[in-house]
Amino acid sequence: MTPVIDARGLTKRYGDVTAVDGLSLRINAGEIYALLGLNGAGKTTTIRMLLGMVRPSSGSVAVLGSVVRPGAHDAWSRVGYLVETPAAYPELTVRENLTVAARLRGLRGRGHVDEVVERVNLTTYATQRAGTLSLGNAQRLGLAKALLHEPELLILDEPANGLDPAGVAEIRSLVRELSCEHGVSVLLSSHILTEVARLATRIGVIHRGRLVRELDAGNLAAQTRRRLTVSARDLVAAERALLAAGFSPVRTEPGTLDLTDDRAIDQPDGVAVVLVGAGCAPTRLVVEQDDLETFFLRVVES
Ligand SMILES: Nc1ncnc2c1ncn2[C@@H]1O[C@H](COP(=O)(O)OP(=O)(O)OP(=O)(O)O)[C@@H](O)[C@H]1O
Repeated sequence: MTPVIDARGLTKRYGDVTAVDGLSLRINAGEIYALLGLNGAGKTTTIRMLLGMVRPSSGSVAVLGSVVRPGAHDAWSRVGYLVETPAAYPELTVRENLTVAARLRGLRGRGHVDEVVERVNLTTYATQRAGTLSLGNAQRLGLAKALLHEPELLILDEPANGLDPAGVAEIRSLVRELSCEHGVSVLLSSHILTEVARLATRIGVIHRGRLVRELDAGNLAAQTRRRLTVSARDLVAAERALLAAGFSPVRTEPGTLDLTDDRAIDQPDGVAVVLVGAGCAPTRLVVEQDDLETFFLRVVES
């Protein structure tokens, strides 16, 4: 199957700064792929290279089977994109902006514009001038433009930028609907990690311009760390008892021991028995799992 995005060895240098460094990315049809990275990690530069807006220093990109070259438009009628704060004609209303965008794309029919306006929840603002929109609604207008021509592939740079929590949830359900019901493939960048965890089917962690880790969202649980967290009044005695029983406790927060041994995680009752037997019954004993944020920070700091 031809990937919807096939980037190989993408590198972008600005003078001494290497914004993206040998990044290869293969995204298949039907995926919702999330690029996660700290500020300055290289997400926007990567997305701009995928869209042919920035010329790579080296490497190549194919989108929907067509090689991306600045100025070449082979695949763009099948791609919708939203890159950072979207541009709009400030003096025109939301609906007028979309009507102009639809005409520029050779699309006809006001009904379709109204349908997209409704889909991104902008109906109340349809007659408001774009220049007076809040950041969140400007983002919705950008997304509406990206959806006008019913693209097969959506590339969204920080789509939840500026949106309130309800807006973030709306974007999530919209992206999920486009993916599940319309078969649209999606590449998005985000640093709203909980959203990514709920939405993406695959996650790529980008750090200092490199793709440092990829993981399937479905396997997130298996790929993040689990630990048994133990608190006890006499932590020194608890630590001694656990070491004697062959566990490897590590002190973390004050008054807490972490055990990452499978034996401890799978059978916390065994740990409780050891501690009770040593006369230092646990005051707290809980299996905890890294959330994506913890996972992400661990990956980029290692
Ligand atoms: N036009 C440019 N000229 C010089 N340096 C640039 C340019 N564009 C990006 N950079 C640098 O490249 C690096 C990656 O930037 P990029 O905007 O791609 O990161 P990002 O992950 O999208 O960050 P953010 O989340 O803050 O948007 C940064 O160090 C940035 O300062």
